[in-house]
Amino acid sequence: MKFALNSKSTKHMDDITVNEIKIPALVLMERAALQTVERIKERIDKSSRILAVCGPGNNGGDGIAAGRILYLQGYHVAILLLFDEEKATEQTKVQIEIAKNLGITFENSNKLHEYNIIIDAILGVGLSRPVTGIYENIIQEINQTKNLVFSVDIPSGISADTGAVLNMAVRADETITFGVQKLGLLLYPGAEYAGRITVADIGFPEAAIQQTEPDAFYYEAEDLAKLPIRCNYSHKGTYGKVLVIAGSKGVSGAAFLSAKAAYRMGAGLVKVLTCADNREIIQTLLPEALFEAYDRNDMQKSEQNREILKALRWASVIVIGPGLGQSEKANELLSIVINEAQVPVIIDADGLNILARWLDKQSNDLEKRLELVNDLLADGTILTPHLRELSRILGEEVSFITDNIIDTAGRCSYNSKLIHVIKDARTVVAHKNKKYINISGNNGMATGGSGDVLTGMIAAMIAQGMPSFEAACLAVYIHGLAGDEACKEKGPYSLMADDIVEAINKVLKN
Ligand SMILES: NC(=O)C1=CN([C@@H]2O[C@H](COP(=O)(O)OP(=O)(O)OC[C@H]3O[C@@H](n4cnc5c(N)ncnc54)[C@H](O)[C@@H]3O)[C@@H](O)[C@H]2O)[C@@H](O)CC1
Ligand SMILES: Nc1ncnc2c1ncn2[C@@H]1O[C@H](COP(=O)(O)OP(=O)(O)O)[C@@H](O)[C@H]1O
Ligand SMILES: [K+]
Repeated sequence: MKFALNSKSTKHMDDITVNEIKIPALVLMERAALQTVERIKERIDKSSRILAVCGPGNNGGDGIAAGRILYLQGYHVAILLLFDEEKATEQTKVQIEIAKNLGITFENSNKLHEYNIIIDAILGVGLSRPVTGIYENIIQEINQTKNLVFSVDIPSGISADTGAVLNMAVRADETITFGVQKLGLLLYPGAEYAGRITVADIGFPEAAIQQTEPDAFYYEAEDLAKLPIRCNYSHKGTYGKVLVIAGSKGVSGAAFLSAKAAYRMGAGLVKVLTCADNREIIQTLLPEALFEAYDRNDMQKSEQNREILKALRWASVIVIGPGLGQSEKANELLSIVINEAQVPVIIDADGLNILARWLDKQSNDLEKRLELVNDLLADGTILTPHLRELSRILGEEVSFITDNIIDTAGRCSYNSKLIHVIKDARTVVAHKNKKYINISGNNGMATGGSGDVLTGMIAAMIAQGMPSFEAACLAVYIHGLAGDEACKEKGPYSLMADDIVEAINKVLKN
């Protein structure tokens, strides 16, 4: 597990390091520059012509120092300052003076075409407003050249808080970020602008890191060790019972994908509760699943409801929504689950759309709607909306969420007992003040049914005994890894949801 910070927290960590622990800012700057140089040297040679393009803040100071180190090692380096020297920070002024004393060339106009390597040290985490004027122009020019671009700390113009482009941003080949990962490098579009990212250790002391509350965390391969253990002395009951309430007339795929994914993820038993018409297809495609119909015409309504209740009591975790439709029956099923379930519930797809319609009848106000959902659902209920579904729940435009997905996740979860899995190219899972950002997966997964697969996978993790929030984070991570495995084989164009299910084993067996 690794942590990520926004700009405010990064400054807080810097402050403790410099002002309380008293490590001089110039020492940190030197180490940041050395790390930047290490990365750059992996991709250049002595014939390279390097231009460090620098802003007035400490980001610019890092760039000047990196340029100076390369110059002293015999590389061809020049520095372009985009500001009036008086306006530089104290540390950056020192860097300018050193570079001048050494006789390094300072360019006084843009001659980007005379260079093939750019060090982008224009703006770092101190970016506070949209990029305009000469900054905008030079960034545009950098992006138009074919030069290899190394961004210092973060591509200039990317918000460290949201990953948004603040009007104009550098498209880097590599980004060397210091100490701790930044939210803006994990979230799109920042993640794409950054190119390959290295988190470089520049000696922030553990004490400073400990005193800084992380804004989010993310998983890497080592976190697969969090998978629930399977012991030899066990049976199918040991690994839990997943009830998938999904599908409707003419819609069976979602139920199939969800149920199969739950089995591939290790659930002991999976039961599909769907419309009677789906019996043959589900039993043919997935004979391992138990089957139950929610609309049998050989039963009175009360008898049918008793059967549904029996299924709820049988389950150790319940999925409701994929392909369920928004019929009267679907509404009724969701009410029964909300009122009667005594185990964790995952609400997805049409389950969420139905919830949104209930909310529409009660309030247009975002906070009120969040309060209503929170009151309606049991502690620890998991909601797995994609952006459109979340926009319906919140009663806001999709752009309201995409402008600041972390902030929205925070608003949804801060005062809530629910777990929100906000699905996107970088899915965010939020519970209370904890936020997970997922970095696995690829654009081949933007295909019908991949969300249904995820729902089944989360259910299987809960069925095997994981707490709901941890189960959701780990399932989201593995879902992306399985998508990456599937993509290796099928490629991003041809990848289909079932390929993700079929690749789960490649992630889990190692
Ligand atoms: N303080 C520390 O301990 C360390 C800081 N480091 C570097 O310092 C950076 C942060 O430095 P600063 O806080 O000085 O901030 P930056 O260097 O990121 O930029 C801040 C400057 O840019 C201006 N600015 C902000 N948005 C602008 C816009 N849209 N257009 C034009 N000007 C704009 C601000 O007014 C300010 O003058 C980090 O990203 C990192 O590169 C590193 O040296 C490592 C240690
Ligand atoms: N570009 C992408 N990169 C990574 N993951 C993606 C991308 N596009 C979609 N996904 C993942 O695929 C799933 C899509 O879910 P959803 O939209 O609910 O699909 P469906 O409703 O068709 O099942 C989510 O888990 C999402 O995170
Ligand atoms: K930068």
